[in-house]
Amino acid sequence: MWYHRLSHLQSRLQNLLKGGITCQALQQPNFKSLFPIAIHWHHTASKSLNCVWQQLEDHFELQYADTVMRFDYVWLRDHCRSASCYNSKTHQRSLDTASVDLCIKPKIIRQEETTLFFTWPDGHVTKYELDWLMKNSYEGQKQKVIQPRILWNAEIYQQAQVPSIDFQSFLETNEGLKNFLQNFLLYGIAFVENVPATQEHTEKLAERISLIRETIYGRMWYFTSDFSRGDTAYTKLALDRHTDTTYFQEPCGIQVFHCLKHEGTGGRTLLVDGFYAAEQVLQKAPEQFELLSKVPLKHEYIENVGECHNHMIGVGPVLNIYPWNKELYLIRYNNYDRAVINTVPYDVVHRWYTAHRTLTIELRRPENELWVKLKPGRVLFIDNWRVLHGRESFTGYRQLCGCYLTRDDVLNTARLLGLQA
Ligand SMILES: C[N+](C)(C)CCCC[C@H](N)C(=O)O
Ligand SMILES: O=C(O)CCC(=O)C(=O)O
Ligand SMILES: [Fe+2]
Repeated sequence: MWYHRLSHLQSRLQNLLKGGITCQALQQPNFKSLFPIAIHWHHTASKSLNCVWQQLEDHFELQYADTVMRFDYVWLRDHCRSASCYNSKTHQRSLDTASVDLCIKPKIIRQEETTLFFTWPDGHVTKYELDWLMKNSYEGQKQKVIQPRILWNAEIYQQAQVPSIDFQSFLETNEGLKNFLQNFLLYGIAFVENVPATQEHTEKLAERISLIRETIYGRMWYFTSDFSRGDTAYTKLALDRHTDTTYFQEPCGIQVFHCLKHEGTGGRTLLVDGFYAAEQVLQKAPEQFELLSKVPLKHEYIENVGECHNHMIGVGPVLNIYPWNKELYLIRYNNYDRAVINTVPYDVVHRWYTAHRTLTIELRRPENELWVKLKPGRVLFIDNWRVLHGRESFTGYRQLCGCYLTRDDVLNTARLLGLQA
C-alpha cells in the first residue's frame, strides 16, 4: 500500500519532469524522502581524506572536513572550470548558463584522490577539487566573515595602541601602506602622521589607496564655518555622532579629514564604533537589531544656498547585514538627515523608534566615545560604513580639508596587498 503510493507519486513526478515544471517540486524539502532508494554513501578509499558523498535525486551531498555541504546540480554544471566553460585568463565564465537544463543531473560521479568528476548527460566532464568545493560552498561561507574586525569602545581602542603610519612610509613603501590598511580594516579608523598641511598633500595621500569619490561637495573639499553650503557642518556648532551621506543610495565608503588650521577653542572630533554599539543591541535585544536591519528608511539632503541647489534621497535600513551569515557591513545613522518616515506602517514605526532608541543609547554611552583633536599633519581616515563621527562646537578660525573615497577601490588596494577584504 505504502509502496504503491510512493511509486504513484514517483511516476507523477516523472511525468511532471517531462513537462519541465518539476524543478519546483524538486525544491520542496519533502521531495528527498520520496526517494529513499537512491541514497548510498560513497566512502573515500583513503581514510585519511575524511570525505564521504552521495548522489541524491535533486542534489549532491558532500561531507568533508567536518562540514556537510549540499550542491545543486545546476550549480555544479554552472561552475565548471573546464576550458570550454571558463576562461582562466580573464577569469570569466564562457558557459551560457541559460543553456543548462534546469533539471540536469550527472550521469556518473566518481572520485580520484582529492578530485571529483561529474559526467553530464551530454558527456561533458566537470571536475572539482574537494578544497575548492569546501571554500566555495554556501555552508563554508556561512561560517566565515567577509571582514574580520576588532570592535571597540574607547578603552579597547586606547589599549590596543594602534600605531599611526608615517607619511613617507605610507607613500613610499608597500609595507607602510599595508600596515595602515590592516589597521583601518580592523578598527574602521586609522591615522597618517607627518603630512604636510596642505590640500595637495592630503590629496596625494588619498590617491595612494583609492579613487577619490567626487560628490556634490566637490572632489577635495576644503571648508570653514562660513555657511558656504546649506549644512550644519559649515558652522561652528556641535555635531552629534553620525555617518555622512546617508542620503546617497550608496553612502560614501571612507571619509578623510585633515585639519589644516585651528586658532581657537573646542572643535574636538568624536568617534564611535557603530558596529560595537550594534553588537550590544544584538546581545541585549536581538529582535530590535533585526528590525533595524529590515525597515527601510529615507535620508534626505535639501540645499538651496547661494548657487547650490541639491536634493538627494537615499533609501535603506539603519543596519545592513549579509543575509547568509548575518554579518553587519553598513550602518546608516544620521538623525539630522533622516527624512520623514513614510515607508513604514504605524505599529512597526513605534517598534522601530524603540529599537532606534536602544541603538542610540549604546552609541551615546560615554565609554564608547573616542575624542581626538585633529591637528595639522595628522590625517584621519574613517570607515563611514562603520564608525560614526561628530564634533564639539568651537570658536575661532578652523579649516578642514579632506575627501570621500570609493570603498571598492580601497578594498581593491587592500586585497592586492594580500589583506582579507
Ligand atoms: C563637509 N563635508 C563635505 C565633509 C560633509 C558635508 C556633509 C554633511 C551632511 N549633513 C552629511 O552628514 O552627509
Ligand atoms: O567639522 C568637523 O570636524 C566634521 C564635520 C562633519 O561632520 C563633516 O564634515 O562631515
Ligand atoms: Fe559628517
